Amino acid sequence: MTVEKPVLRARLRAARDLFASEGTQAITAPAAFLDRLRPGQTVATYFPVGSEADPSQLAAAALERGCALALPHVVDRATPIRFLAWNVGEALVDGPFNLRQPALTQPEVAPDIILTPLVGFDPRLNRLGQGAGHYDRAFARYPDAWRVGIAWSVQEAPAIPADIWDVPLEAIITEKGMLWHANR
Ligand SMILES: Nc1nc2c(c(=O)[nH]1)N(C=O)[C@@H](CNc1ccc(C(=O)N[C@@H](CCC(=O)O)C(=O)O)cc1)CN2
Ligand SMILES: Nc1ncnc2c1ncn2[C@@H]1O[C@H](COP(=O)(O)OP(=O)(O)OP(=O)(O)O)[C@@H](O)[C@H]1O
Repeated sequence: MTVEKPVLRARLRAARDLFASEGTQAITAPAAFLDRLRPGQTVATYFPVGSEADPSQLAAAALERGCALALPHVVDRATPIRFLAWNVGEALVDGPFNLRQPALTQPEVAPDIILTPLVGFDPRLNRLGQGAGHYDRAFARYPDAWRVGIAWSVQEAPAIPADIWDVPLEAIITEKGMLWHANR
């Protein structure tokens, strides 16, 4: 039986909140992730909100290997997100949904790798997000970017229903390691 996205979203947010309340775990950079990083690439990361998994060690590894970082800039649910360049230490401003984001004075950049916050995922690398279509639209705009989902392992569901606009992930990194299909 397929469970609908809104039901799954509520269930997986609750699982994530419980997991995060039980103690601190860290997402560390798997070797297969490090192998993909090249100097000069742009890696879109994010600042976690609430109990979301924290990608900061992945972003730090990218910086060490000569990559540049970008962060999503959010206007509202209806407006597509844009990735803006961000250097460590540069001031962030308050955005919607409790987000901290670069000021609009930062240049827009095209990401080579998109670290994507997940509400949920399944073993086939289908993804469930916040439901605003922000990352769906970003994946459609940057079809060649490497799509890496970041989550806690408890956010796995047996099957996430895929709509026609859903673009599957290419890798998922949790505190337990990296799940991926090594075909690109
Ligand atoms: N840290 C982080 N940054 C991100 C996202 C995200 O999910 N997490 N986004 C992903 O698209 C984009 C922002 N879009 C968002 C769209 C909707 C909601 C939202 O509805 N939030 C809920 C609570 C979320 C929860 O508990 O998981 C809310 O405010 O009620 C959040 C972000 C880009 N930046
Ligand atoms: N390429 C696109 N262009 C315009 N709208 C899109 C596109 N992809 C998705 N959408 C819209 O965005 C919404 C996405 O809803 P969905 O529940 O699939 O989001 P999600 O899986 O939680 O992912 P996201 O993290 O992207 O919000 C839908 O209303 C859909 O019509």
